[in-house]
Amino acid sequence: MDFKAIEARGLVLLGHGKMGGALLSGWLRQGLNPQAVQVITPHPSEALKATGVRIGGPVPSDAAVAVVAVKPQKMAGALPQLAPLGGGRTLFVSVAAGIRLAAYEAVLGAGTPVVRAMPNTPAAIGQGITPIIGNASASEADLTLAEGLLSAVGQVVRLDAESQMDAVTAVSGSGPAYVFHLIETLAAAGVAEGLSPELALTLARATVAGAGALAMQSPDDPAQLRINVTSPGGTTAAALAVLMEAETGFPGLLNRAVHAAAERGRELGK
Ligand SMILES: NC(=O)C1=CN([C@@H]2O[C@H](COP(=O)(O)OP(=O)(O)OC[C@H]3O[C@@H](n4cnc5c(N)ncnc54)[C@H](O)[C@@H]3O)[C@@H](O)[C@H]2O)C=CC1
Ligand SMILES: O=C(O)[C@@H]1CCC=N1
Repeated sequence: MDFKAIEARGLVLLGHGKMGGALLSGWLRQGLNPQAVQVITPHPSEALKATGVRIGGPVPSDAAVAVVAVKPQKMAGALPQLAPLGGGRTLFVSVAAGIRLAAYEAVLGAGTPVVRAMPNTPAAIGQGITPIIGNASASEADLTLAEGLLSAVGQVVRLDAESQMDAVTAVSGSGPAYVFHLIETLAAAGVAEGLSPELALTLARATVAGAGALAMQSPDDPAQLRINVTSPGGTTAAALAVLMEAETGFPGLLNRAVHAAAERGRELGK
């Protein structure tokens, strides 16, 4: 992305935790000038200080963008710090799960352009995916700016309606954790079959990474890629008989997990 428009007026980042940190790493890696970034976070880490961004201090009154990356439960205490930027000049981009556009408007003023975005932690290496949705005050130019900022750290998808946000949060926002747990449990299963923990983890990590890359690059859909691995009467078929069982296998398990995540998003928004 060309960060010039943002660098001219500045970017404020509220909350430098796992997600704010992943986004900031991605932007700095893509060439955003650290001096154009002001981070507001209670306990700045040494790693943050080493980036050369501005930490704390008065909020620049004319920032181009304010990125909100605090926990939903901390929002009521944290967001009012940015209220002076509300009203129209500054585009707000919030990554918080659950919190509705109307809640930002209530604190920042109805005319404030707000974009809800749901990135995921692969943003830290430029491989995130971020669905976005704007409020009525967010212009096409605002959406393009948010899209540019987030596409610096991966793909961006525009949603049709805010009501899709809890489901996308449950699929791609939380999704990396499901995949990391798959790596952990695949490795543990390898250990149970007699492999050393190191070898099992090496195999599990490379298998998930390789399969993910193939799923992105191949013209075949995931179902065909699965079939390509599965010799009739072979080892994969034996495993898939367990994994594809409707209730106890992946289908039932992931349905229940994704539903639980989406429901939690709905609760956080209340
Ligand atoms: N971790 C993830 O994979 C993703 C997280 N999110 C969203 O990102 C947001 C942050 O989540 P995480 O980074 O995981 O949490 P975190 O706890 O790692 O980071 C939150 C940060 O906010 C700071 N903070 C707390 N009170 C503050 C205040 N009053 N003013 C300024 N900063 C304050 C904390 O010190 C911390 O650095 C949440 O709303 C979450 O829903 C969205 C997508 C993915
Ligand atoms: O766990 C959470 O609530 C956040 C939102 C998506 C990923 N992490």
